[in-house]
Amino acid sequence: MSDEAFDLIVIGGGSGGLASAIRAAKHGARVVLIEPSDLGGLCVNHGCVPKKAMWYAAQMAEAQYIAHDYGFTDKPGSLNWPAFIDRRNAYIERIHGSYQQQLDKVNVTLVHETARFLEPHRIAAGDRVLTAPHVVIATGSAPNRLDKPGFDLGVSSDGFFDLRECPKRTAIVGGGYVAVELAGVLRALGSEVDMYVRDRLMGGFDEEMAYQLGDEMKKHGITINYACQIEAAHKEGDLIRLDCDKGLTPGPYDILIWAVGRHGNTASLGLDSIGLGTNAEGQIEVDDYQETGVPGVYAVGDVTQRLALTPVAVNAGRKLADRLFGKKPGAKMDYHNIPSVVFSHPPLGTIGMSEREARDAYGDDVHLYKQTFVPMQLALAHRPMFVRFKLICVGEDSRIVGMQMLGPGVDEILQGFAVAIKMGATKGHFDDTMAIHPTSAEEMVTMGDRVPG
Ligand SMILES: Cc1cc2nc3c(=O)[nH]c(=O)nc-3n(C[C@H](O)[C@H](O)[C@H](O)COP(=O)(O)OP(=O)(O)OC[C@H]3O[C@@H](n4cnc5c(N)ncnc54)[C@H](O)[C@@H]3O)c2cc1C
Ligand SMILES: NC(=O)c1ccc[n+]([C@@H]2O[C@H](COP(=O)([O-])OP(=O)(O)OC[C@H]3O[C@@H](n4cnc5c(N)ncnc54)[C@H](O)[C@@H]3O)[C@@H](O)[C@H]2O)c1
Repeated sequence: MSDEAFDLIVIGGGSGGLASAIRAAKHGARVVLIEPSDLGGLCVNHGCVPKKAMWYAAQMAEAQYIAHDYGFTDKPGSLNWPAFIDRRNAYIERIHGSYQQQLDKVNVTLVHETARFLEPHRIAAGDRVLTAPHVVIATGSAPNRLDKPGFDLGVSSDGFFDLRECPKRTAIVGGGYVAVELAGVLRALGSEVDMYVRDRLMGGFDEEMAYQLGDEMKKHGITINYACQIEAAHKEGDLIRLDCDKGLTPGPYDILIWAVGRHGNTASLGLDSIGLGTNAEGQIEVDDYQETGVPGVYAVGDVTQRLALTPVAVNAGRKLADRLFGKKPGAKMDYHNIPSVVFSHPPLGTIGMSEREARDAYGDDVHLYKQTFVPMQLALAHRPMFVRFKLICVGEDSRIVGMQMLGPGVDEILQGFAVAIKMGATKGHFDDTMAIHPTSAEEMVTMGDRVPG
């Protein structure tokens, strides 16, 4: 069969690949997208979307208890898990349909195969051979495996999303985004949750906020075992028992979830054949313009060494398409001040630097503002869950270099403040902004004096 020529080949139909393909096609490029599985990749199928659906369900479960405290007479009930999973999956099906329509609208050719490099600009996809002067690798990431006896008795987050009922007892290994988010959801929906954390929760995040998140999670009934390494897992009837490095054998558990990070998904690509290497995490190293070491071959999203977040993959993909086909030769993703929310219970939001990063960069020039309060909605219910805000500022004019927030509602509050911080906001700008009363967010613009020290 003869080679088929395009202007752009995109490998992977997840967040980054779809964004690159659709934007390039809108600029008039002839684009082929290669994706063997469902459109939408990790975010839509096994990441943000099903996770957020489960998080909403967990919020509903908690809201029932709050409503009860307010005087609503219905007793809190439990989730009809299989019915909700069907509803969640139907929603995801609709997203697949919407992506297919978007591709059709701009005439992107979709090939349902696994791609493999033959040459830098010549790709095999099933029995087809595709060529293009530009190739974008957007193959995402895969969950890490640990070399531990009984590892396969556990599941990754993918396995969590396949559950058809709420497990009675859950063990989660890891202390990052996935571990913390799944722990909160499972606990709120009725599982007993034990976490096994090698060092601390949310490494890389502001240490004080991460510590306070741990406190709130414990209040929620989650057991967090710090400095604890799981060495092995064993079958005990239908259940799972663990061996940990402290000589303990915790369990038995209905489910064991490994949430120990992810690595670049490059194994199937045949990168050797084009002389493109990866780092120790299997990720392709790119420069600010998403260029790999091979001319005309680019990479975006989780397969690179950059932040593994959906909006990052999307923005990098669009900027690259604008640069290659949209007459914007300088277009590139700005990797500074990227906001992020951990959908924990309660959620944790961050933008800019942690206190440690700021002190390392600016030394004694750093000063802090903090606020801690019980939000009115929960005060009325006698449920003392705190909201905590922390502003990290530098210099005479108190330029804000970091904003950290923990508590109910911060997942929605952070986005607007992220705009201000991206624009270079100072504490003075916050002080000059009228509060919206009564809200939790108003506490961000009514913070008092600097924290001493
Ligand atoms: C549980 C979980 C929850 C998350 N929640 C959030 C969140 O709330 N917010 C957020 O911003 N981020 C979240 N993330 C991260 C987010 O999902 C990723 O950053 C994002 O999906 C990365 O997009 P991508 O395009 O780089 O890769 P992916 O979406 O993983 O897409 C890669 C695609 O490439 C395909 N592929 C692989 N190999 C080949 C090949 N050889 N040929 C052709 N195709 C191939 C795969 O089938 C896949 O569809 C979450 C991640 C997880 C695990
Ligand atoms: N809300 C969101 O935006 C969201 C949600 C989920 C995931 N994500 C993205 O996906 C990425 C992957 O998430 P993740 O939670 O899989 O990774 P992560 O890097 O956030 O956390 C990995 C955790 O595993 C621990 N770990 C690593 N090796 C270990 C070992 N051998 N034994 C014990 N613990 C070990 C680490 O200490 C860390 O706590 C995140 O970094 C994030 O970028 C984002």
